[in-house]
Amino acid sequence: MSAGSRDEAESLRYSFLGPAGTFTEAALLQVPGVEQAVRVPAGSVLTALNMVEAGEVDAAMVPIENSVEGGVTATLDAISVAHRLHIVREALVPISFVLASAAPLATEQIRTISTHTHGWAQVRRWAESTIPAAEFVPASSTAAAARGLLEEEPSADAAVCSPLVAAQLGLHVVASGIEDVAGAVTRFVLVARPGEIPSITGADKTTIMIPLPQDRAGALMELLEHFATRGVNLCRIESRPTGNGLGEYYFSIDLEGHIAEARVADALAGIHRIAPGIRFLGSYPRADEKPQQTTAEVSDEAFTAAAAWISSLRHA
Ligand SMILES: O=C(O)C(=O)C[C@]1(C(=O)O)C=C[C@@H](O)C=C1
Repeated sequence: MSAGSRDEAESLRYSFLGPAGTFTEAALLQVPGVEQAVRVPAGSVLTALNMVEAGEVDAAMVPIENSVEGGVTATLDAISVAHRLHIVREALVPISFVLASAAPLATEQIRTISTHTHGWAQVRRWAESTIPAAEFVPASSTAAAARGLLEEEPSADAAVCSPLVAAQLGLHVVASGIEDVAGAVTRFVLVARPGEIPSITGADKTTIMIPLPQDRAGALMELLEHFATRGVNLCRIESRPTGNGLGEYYFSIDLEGHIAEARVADALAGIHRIAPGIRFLGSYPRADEKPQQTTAEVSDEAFTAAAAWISSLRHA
């Protein structure tokens, strides 16, 4: 999946967690050439991913991780278990929220507040101290919550959404900068059908899913040792239930590096021997472009020299 020429970009189709004005759309707008592509809003992360699998769109932008609230489980589970899709790109979006209403309202008049569950988790302390009586009404996204205020039968008195969507819809801003932790960031991933892996840049991430071997003492430590001994740094590790029964978990892991690097490939091959169900979910450029730091003993040259030495012993 590439957006090389203008013609190619025009024919590309992207789904995203909609409607227009979500933080996810802001993430999608960071993709080069997306202005010429077709953008298809989806009602949920799952719908956006289903569109990719069904071939209705080329790729989907979905949220995966928030610096305050952690992993977006709908996305982690969908790409790890339910779908056979690969991450081809990531995007980071700074998150700030406003409380908006259709007509000017004082905080004392607000009884119900609608937003996305991840949005609510990031303003909960502010809401509890400022409007303790207000009840949370879940919405499929922050932008859907904002739009819900303008319906004939509004879904709530107010919505927690981005300043941009409040302005676009002409909403009244009751309070701004209401996030509990300033400087929060949400990480989004662009997900496509498996194909060509994005080229190595020297500042890459790889995402994998490992079903934890059952009934094996020290299984997690064994897995982690494969990374440690090859100098592979992990930047996210989360356990999620497989859904198959109590106590059955998989690990969702992001690591620094690209599958084209010998140390990364060697670590994954080592893990495959103890967890054959391991799944590769993509190698892609880091959004922050932070260059990869490695030491000489885990460089590609060191792996090539070691393999050549073994070969020389076998063929002497
Ligand atoms: O509701 C939106 O606007 C989204 O894009 C979803 C989402 C999320 O799933 O975390 C994205 C960023 C914010 O952290 C809150 C909600």
